[in-house]
Amino acid sequence: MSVVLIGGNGQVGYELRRALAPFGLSAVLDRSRLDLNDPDAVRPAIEALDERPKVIVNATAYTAVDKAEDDQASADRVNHLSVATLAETARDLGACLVHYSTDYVFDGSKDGLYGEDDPTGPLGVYGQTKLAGEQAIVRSGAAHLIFRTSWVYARRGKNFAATMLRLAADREELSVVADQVGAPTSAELIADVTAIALGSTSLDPDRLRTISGIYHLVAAGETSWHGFARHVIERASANGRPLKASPDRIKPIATADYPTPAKRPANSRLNIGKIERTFGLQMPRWTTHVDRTVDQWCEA
Ligand SMILES: NC(=O)C1=CN([C@@H]2O[C@H](COP(=O)(O)OP(=O)(O)OC[C@H]3O[C@@H](n4cnc5c(N)ncnc54)[C@H](OP(=O)(O)O)[C@@H]3O)[C@@H](O)[C@H]2O)C=CC1
Ligand SMILES: Cc1cn([C@H]2C[C@H](O)[C@@H](COP(=O)(O)OP(=O)(O)O[C@H]3O[C@@H](C)C(=O)[C@@H](O)[C@H]3O)O2)c(=O)[nH]c1=O
Repeated sequence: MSVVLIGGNGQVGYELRRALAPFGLSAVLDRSRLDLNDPDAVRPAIEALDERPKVIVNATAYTAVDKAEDDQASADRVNHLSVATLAETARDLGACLVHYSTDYVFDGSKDGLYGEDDPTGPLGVYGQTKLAGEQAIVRSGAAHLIFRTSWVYARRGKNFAATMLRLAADREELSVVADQVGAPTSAELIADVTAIALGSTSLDPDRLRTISGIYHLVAAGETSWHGFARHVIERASANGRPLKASPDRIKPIATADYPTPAKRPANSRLNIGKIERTFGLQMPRWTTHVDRTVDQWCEA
């Protein structure tokens, strides 16, 4: 068996090192071994591996949503052009490509939950380049699992929850948008579900091809960025963390009152029916892993 991980130091990548270990993770290619800013470097790096991979898991991405607005070429190389080459390489080797995408492929104008087949319409460069990456994978003909997730946080790494805790330690009041709704999802959950999906196939190429497709992989339930921030602060306060901002000093504001270079979808709610049915899962509520992560931060 040979499973290769590209990007082992991001939020999801770090958790995948753990979750994929039982598959005999044979190599982890970090930026020092493969820089996705250079799409031409992708095929040689994969072909140079000691073992021919059965599964290639790509946990890299250009994730700086606002910065991407002024850095389109780089975001496109990492999120699209290199992913296209990776997918073609996977196809030629008969490997399955596991990849992650985002709620930001949608424009957020739908009333209900977004299904996998709903029309996309990214509002910014990050979402556009991620969508182009998805489309290139599907077009390549490689067996693939594309997991669209949202609002990712982890014990380790840069994320909204960690930012809220840092800000609440410094300021008495925080203002957070309350009219963008979605599901905070932990990198731990994403990595565990990835392992369950792969394990369900015993890494058999035919079975990997049978389950190929796009899946929405998010925690159950929904909240706003404001609800997320408030929950993190409440939990940390309950744990005795000294914070200047108490939960009732987290002010709900409108998107218009927090201008950012990139537009974000108002509705990021993704339907998880397909992933639950296919792999026999019941996703935990978003608060479950948030509580766990905040508790770990407070114990540290
Ligand atoms: N973060 C979020 O809120 C969400 C993320 N996603 C998707 O989930 C996946 C994982 O995201 P997450 O773990 O949060 O991302 P992180 O920002 O935590 O990590 C990104 C990873 O990509 C690597 N990377 C970035 N640029 C390059 C490059 N040019 N060459 C090689 N490696 C590079 C980074 O390497 P290095 O450590 O060297 O910088 C890092 O390992 C991505 O596909 C993302 O689009 C989807 C929805 C929400
Ligand atoms: C820091 C801060 C942000 N906000 C708002 C801005 C924005 O609308 C929202 C989230 O802010 P951030 O910039 O931290 O999050 P953002 O980088 O937009 O997060 C996104 O990252 C990419 C990678 C994804 O794929 C998405 O699923 C999503 O997780 O909160 C406030 O209202 N107050 C604040 O103090």
